[in-house]
Amino acid sequence: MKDIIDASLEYFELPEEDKRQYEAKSPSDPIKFGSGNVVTLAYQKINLWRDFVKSYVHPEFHCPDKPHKLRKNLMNISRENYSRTSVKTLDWKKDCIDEGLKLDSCFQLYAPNYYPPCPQPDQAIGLPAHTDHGLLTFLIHNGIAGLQIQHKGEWFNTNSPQNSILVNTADHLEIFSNGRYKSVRHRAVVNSEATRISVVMANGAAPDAIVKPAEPLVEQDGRAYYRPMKFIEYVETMLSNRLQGKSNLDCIKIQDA
Ligand SMILES: O=C(O)CCC(=O)C(=O)O
Ligand SMILES: [Fe+2]
Repeated sequence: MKDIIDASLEYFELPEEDKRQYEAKSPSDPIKFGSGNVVTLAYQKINLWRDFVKSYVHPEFHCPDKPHKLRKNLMNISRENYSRTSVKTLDWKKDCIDEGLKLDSCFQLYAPNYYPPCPQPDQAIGLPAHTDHGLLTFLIHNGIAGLQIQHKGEWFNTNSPQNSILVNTADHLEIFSNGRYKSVRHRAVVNSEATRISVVMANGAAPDAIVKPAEPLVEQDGRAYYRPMKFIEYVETMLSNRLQGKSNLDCIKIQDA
């Protein structure tokens, strides 16, 4: 874990031009770098205090060229088929999972975040409230707090230890489970003292899988609560900011009649 945090930190400390070569031109670019900006959410201007890079690592492997050690570290992680292991523990029929989500070619995204000290932390945010795409998100960090999770409308600080993996349920698990597992709403706050690094690994279905509520659960519930959508289209809609802060999950949720 320490190796991947160190390699991610080295990436963010590269000269600007090395990072900016990955500035996204299109939502389907497999590597995308971005830097903090001002966004307008619900008519409110918010300063984002974060650099990030997102790199698709499975089923196709992509990785920034520098730092050199990043490639080896990332290959080690992406070889593990985390989605398969994690979703199988959820006690659903194997066939239903394999057919529906095609986990042998599951999508994995390496997405580290870099939050330098912020002179006015109460005037900025690292990452505004959102839910993640994918089934389960794994998150590790460098020991500096910042991740908050929303529960019943209130925000709570997380205090996952430095050498642990924090697992969040994400949108496609909510969809596939027909609403049994709710996607966790979370955000990252910043501080004025220390640089925070978080490394996120998003684990999803195969890019071309059409994710929808699992058939046995729809039968049990009498109806599907979510519309079907191709996995990669969902991801790219989110990454393109086309939704302007609105949740993609809300868009495909079928409202009660
Ligand atoms: O930095 C964090 O703790 C949260 C990062 C996050 O939620 C994300 O990258 O989706
Ligand atoms: Fe997130």
